[in-house]
Amino acid sequence: MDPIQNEGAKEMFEAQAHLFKIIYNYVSSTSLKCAVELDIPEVIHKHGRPITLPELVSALEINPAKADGLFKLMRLLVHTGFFSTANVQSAQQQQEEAYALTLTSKLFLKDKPYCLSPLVLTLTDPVFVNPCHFLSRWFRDNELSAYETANDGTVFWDYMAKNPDFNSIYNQAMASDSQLANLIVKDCQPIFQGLGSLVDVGGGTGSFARIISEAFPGIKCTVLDLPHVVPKVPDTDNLKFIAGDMFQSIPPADAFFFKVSFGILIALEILY
Ligand SMILES: C[S@@+](CC[C@H](N)C(=O)[O-])C[C@H]1O[C@@H](n2cnc3c(N)ncnc32)[C@H](O)[C@@H]1O
Repeated sequence: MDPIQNEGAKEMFEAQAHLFKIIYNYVSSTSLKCAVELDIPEVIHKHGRPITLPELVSALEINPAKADGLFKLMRLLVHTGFFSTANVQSAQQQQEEAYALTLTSKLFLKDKPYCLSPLVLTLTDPVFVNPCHFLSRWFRDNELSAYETANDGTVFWDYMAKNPDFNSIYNQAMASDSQLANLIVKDCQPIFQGLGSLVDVGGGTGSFARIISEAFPGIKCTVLDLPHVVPKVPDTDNLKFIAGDMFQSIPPADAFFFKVSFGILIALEILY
């Protein structure tokens, strides 16, 4: 018996639309990447008020013949909630649609320490996306991650060590993600109270440990990360860096801190 013979045409088309939504999910993230590469959030911000399509075409200095493509990109980014629309009055006193920033696109303004552009550019880079195409092969082989399946057994962190440019933008991405912690660390006093020392294991360039060391000067913070990641900066009274491998040894401390974002954690477990 046909398992869907009792469904109506409406339900069938809804199911197909649902499927297309899943298939084209990558268009949302790659459109976001395009907006970040073109610097659209910053351009709208500098414009000082919602920006019309012709104003945006001119400010971005793109090929004017591609204005319709920009309209479609912006429509998608409004649909996903990255930008919003507002009405502005044109020189001819007519109402025109214009694009404005949302809280999400404000996270990409350049003068903010939490500017998330490196995060988007890193996580949408082929280095990160390519292993996703090898997942089914990874389920059948013996590699530890899909990255290794896709790259003839190369370990992700070894690739990072040999590619300083990508390593640098990846570290900036992690650091920008950590900057948002500034908003909440002071409210977490009970968690840190009484600690004399803390090691941030895999703490990257120390952005999170720096926030903790400034919020709680009584805690001696140590950042442990791989040699190609830890910055060459002098130790301060309560913040120091150690280059090493956490699987070899972790310095003693009252507390150990492991931070990865939830999405990255799932990806790290399988993909990299
Ligand atoms: C997902 S990042 C998280 C960085 C930082 N904790 C944050 O949240 O911004 C994982 C970090 O673990 C580090 N790492 C990976 N393997 C490591 C190892 N064996 N020993 C020490 N650090 C390691 C990487 O270099 C990277 O900085």
